[in-house]
Amino acid sequence: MYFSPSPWNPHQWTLYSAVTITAGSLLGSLDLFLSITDANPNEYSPWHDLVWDPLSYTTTSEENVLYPEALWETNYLHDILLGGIGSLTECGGSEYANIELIAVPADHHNRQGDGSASTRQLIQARAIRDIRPGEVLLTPCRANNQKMMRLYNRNASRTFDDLLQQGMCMDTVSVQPSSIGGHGAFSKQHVSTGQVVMHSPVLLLDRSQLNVVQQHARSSYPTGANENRLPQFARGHGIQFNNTHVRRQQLFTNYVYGRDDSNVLLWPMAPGSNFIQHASSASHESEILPNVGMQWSRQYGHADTLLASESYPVMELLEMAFGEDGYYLVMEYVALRDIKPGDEILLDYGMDWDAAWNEHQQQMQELPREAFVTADEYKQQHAWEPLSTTTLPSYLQTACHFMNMNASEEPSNVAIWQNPTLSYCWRPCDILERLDDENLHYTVVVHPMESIREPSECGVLKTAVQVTQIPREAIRLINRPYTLPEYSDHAFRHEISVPLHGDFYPRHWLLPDPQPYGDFIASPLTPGMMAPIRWQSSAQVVTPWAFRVGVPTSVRQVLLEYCESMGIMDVFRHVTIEGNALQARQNGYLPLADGTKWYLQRPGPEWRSNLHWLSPGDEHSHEHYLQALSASGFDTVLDGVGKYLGMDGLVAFHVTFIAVSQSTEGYQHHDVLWTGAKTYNVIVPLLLANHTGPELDLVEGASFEDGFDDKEDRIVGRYRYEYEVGSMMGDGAVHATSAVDYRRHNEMRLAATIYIADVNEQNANSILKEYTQAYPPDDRDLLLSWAGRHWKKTDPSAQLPRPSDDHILMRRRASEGTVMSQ
Ligand SMILES: C[S@@+](CC[C@H](N)C(=O)[O-])C[C@H]1O[C@@H](n2cnc3c(N)ncnc32)[C@H](O)[C@@H]1O
Repeated sequence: MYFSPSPWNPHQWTLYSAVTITAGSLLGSLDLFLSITDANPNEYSPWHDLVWDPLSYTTTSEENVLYPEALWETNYLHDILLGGIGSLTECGGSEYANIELIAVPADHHNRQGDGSASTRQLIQARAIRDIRPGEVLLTPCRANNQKMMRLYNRNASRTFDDLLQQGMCMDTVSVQPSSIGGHGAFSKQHVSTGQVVMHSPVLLLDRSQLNVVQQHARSSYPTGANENRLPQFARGHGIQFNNTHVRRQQLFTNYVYGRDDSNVLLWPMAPGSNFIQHASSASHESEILPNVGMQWSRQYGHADTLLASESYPVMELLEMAFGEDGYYLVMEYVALRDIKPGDEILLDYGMDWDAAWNEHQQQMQELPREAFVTADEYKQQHAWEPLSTTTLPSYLQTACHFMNMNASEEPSNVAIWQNPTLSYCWRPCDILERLDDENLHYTVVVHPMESIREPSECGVLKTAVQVTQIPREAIRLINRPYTLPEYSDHAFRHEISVPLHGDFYPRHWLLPDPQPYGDFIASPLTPGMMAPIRWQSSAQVVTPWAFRVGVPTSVRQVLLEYCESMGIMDVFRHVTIEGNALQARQNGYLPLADGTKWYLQRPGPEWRSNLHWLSPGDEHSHEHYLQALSASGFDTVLDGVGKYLGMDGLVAFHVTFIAVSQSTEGYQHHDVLWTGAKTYNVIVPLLLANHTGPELDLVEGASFEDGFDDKEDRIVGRYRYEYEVGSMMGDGAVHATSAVDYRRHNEMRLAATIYIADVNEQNANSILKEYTQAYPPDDRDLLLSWAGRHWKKTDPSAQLPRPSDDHILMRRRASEGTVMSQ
C-alpha cells in the first residue's frame, strides 16, 4: 500500500495498492478500532471527518456489523474511529468500493496493556473484488464525511513507478500479539540504524477534543428544588439544549502523542503505527530497549510551514491543517539500531508515561477487581431470557425495539407493538409479563432513550409507554450507557510523550502563553478613574478610541451574585464549560428568575469561538439588569467616564453578559462607529480564567477617519483583563477575542458588557446601527428619549434605577437581614 497524492486533488493524499490483490484476500495488517463517545455534535473535532457511524456502516459480507449487538443502545453515543486503512482511504460508496473493513471481535475490554480498560477491538481490510496494481483503495462511505462523498463516483489509478516516486510505503509493519501486553507492531523488513522504519501522517488535535462529554437522561433534569437550574427554563423555549458534562478523557488518549505542557496532540495514521509499544531507555534492568525514535519528516508533508506558523493555540493549526491547502504533518519513526524482520518496534513513551503507568498498576492492585461483563458475555454465562423476575447487574438492562408511530399525536401511554422490521430503534424497557401464547409475546414498559442522537426515524418518545405484543426478537440485553469499562474512573489514560528536547514541539505550541501579561501598561486605577491604553514598550497611546476605567470592587461582587442567583451562571457554564455550545448564529429566549426574559445568542462562525451573549429580552428584564448595576455601584463609573470625556449625559442603553471558554484568533470588529466619540462598550470582567494569557487583541490606531481596509497591516497588541478595571471600546476601536482555550481546566471567562452613550440627534442613527440584541427595539425616538437618563453633567439626580424591593438582590438582602448600602 502506498500513500500518495490523490488523483482528484493533489493537495489531498490517499491510499493505493501497489500490487494485484484478488477478491476475498486480506490487506495490510490488523489495525485499530476505537469507539469514541460523541454526545456533543455542536463542537467540531477533526476526528468528526474520520469516524464511522456504527448504524450505517455495512459491508457486503455476512459480518455486516462493526459493533457488538449488545452495545446497541449505547452506540447512539458512539462513533467508531479506525486506524490506518480506515482513516487514510477515501469513500467509494457501494458502487466503487473495492475493500471492506471487518471488525475482529476481541474481548479485550478490561485487560491491562491493551488500550487499558476499553472496548478496543481490531479491524482488518479485505478486497471485495480483484484490485489492479496502482488502484486507489476505496471503502464504503463513512456516514458523515461530506468531503469524501464528493469524490465517490470516480475510479482512478496511478502507475507503480509513480507511487514509488511520490508516495510513502504504508506496509512496513505487521500487528500481532505482543509479549508486553495487547498487540504490538513488528517490522516486516530489515532496517539499518538511522533509517526510517515507518512514515506516518498525523492528525492534529486539541486536548479538549478528547473529552468524553456525557449526556444525562432528559428525565434526570432536576425539578422543583432550584427553579433557576438551566434544564428547567431551557425546556420548550426555542433553544435545544443537551444536558451534558465533561466526564473524562477518551480511550483515544492512549493512542495520541503529546506533552503535558501543551494542548497540541498528534494521532499517527499510518497502518500499524498505533501499536508501537513502550520500552524505557532509562531502566537499567530492562532488557527490552527502545529501537525507534521520532522526528518530523522534511521529505513529506509540510513540517516547515506548520511548525513555523506562530499559530496559537492548536485551533489555528487545525484550520491550516484541514483547510483547502491541505497542509499536513508526517512523523518518522527512525531506527536507533539495526532492526530485523519480526522484531517488535518499541519507542520510549517518556518518563511521565512511565510514572502514570506505574501509578495505574499500583491502583489496580489495590482496587477490588470490577466484576464487569458485557451483555453478550452475560447472556452466554446465564442463558439469559427476558423475564420480569430476573435481577440484572446494575450495568445491564433490557432494551426493546420500538418505533413510536404516533409521534405527532398526544402521547398515549399504551401501545400495541406494530413494527415488522427490526432496525435500530432500541430503547430501555422493563418486562412486565410474558404471554406463553403460540408466538411467545411480551408486555413491557418502554422508556425514552437517554441520547439526543436518537434517530428521528424512531419517532419521539417523551414519556414511558406500555407496549403489548412485543415478540421475543424485539427484546435484547444491553449495557447501560456509560457503564462500559472505558468510562471507569480507574481506566488508564495517558498520551505518549513526544521528544521533550530539541524543537519537535515548537515553543509556541507550549503552555503557558509565552507572553502572559500582554503588551499594555496596567497602571492602578481608583474607581471612576480613566486612562488611555498605552503600549508598555513606548508608553504611546494605542488608539484614541479605547480606555481603561477603574471599577468599584462591589460591581464585580454584586454582578456575580446577580448572575448566580438569576441562573445566568448556569446558562454560561452549560454552553461553555460543559461543552453545549449553541450552533453558530443560533439564538433564542430564556425565561429566568423574577419573571425576566433573556436572549441567548451565539454569533456567526466567523467569530471562531464559543462566545455566547445573554442579554435582557424585554423592557422589564432590561430594567432589572439596570437595577442590579445600580446596586453594584456602577454609577461611580458613569460619573468618572462622563466627567473625563466631557459628556453632557449618559445612558446605559444596551446591557449584556458574555462568556467564552475557547477562541481561535478571533474576529476583528468594532462595537460602535461614527458616534462622535460619544459611545463606549464598557467590558467589566467578572470571572477570569486562572490559566490564561491576554484575552483581547487591540488594533493600533484604527479610527473612523481612516477606515478598516488596511487592517491587515495594523499592529495588534494583546490586552490582559484585570478585575476592578473596565476596558472601554469606542468608535473605531478594532478588537477581537484573543486565541484562548480554558476547557482543559474547566474554566470560562465571564464579563458584563455595558454600552453607554451620550445620545444626541447626530449620533442616534449610528448607535441604532450597532444594536445586536432583542432589546432595546430599533426605535430612534425611544433612544433619544433616554439621553442623559443615567448620568447628567448638570443634574446629579440622574442615576441608574434603584432596585425595587422585590428585585432578587433586595429579596436576598432581606432574607439575609442586611441592608444594601448604596
Ligand atoms: C499506543 S497503544 C499500543 C497498542 C496497545 N497495546 C493495543 O493493543 O491497543 C498504548 C497502550 O498500550 C499499552 N502499553 C504500551 N506499552 C506498554 C508497556 N511497556 N507496558 C504496559 N503497557 C503498555 C498501554 O495500555 C498503552 O496505553
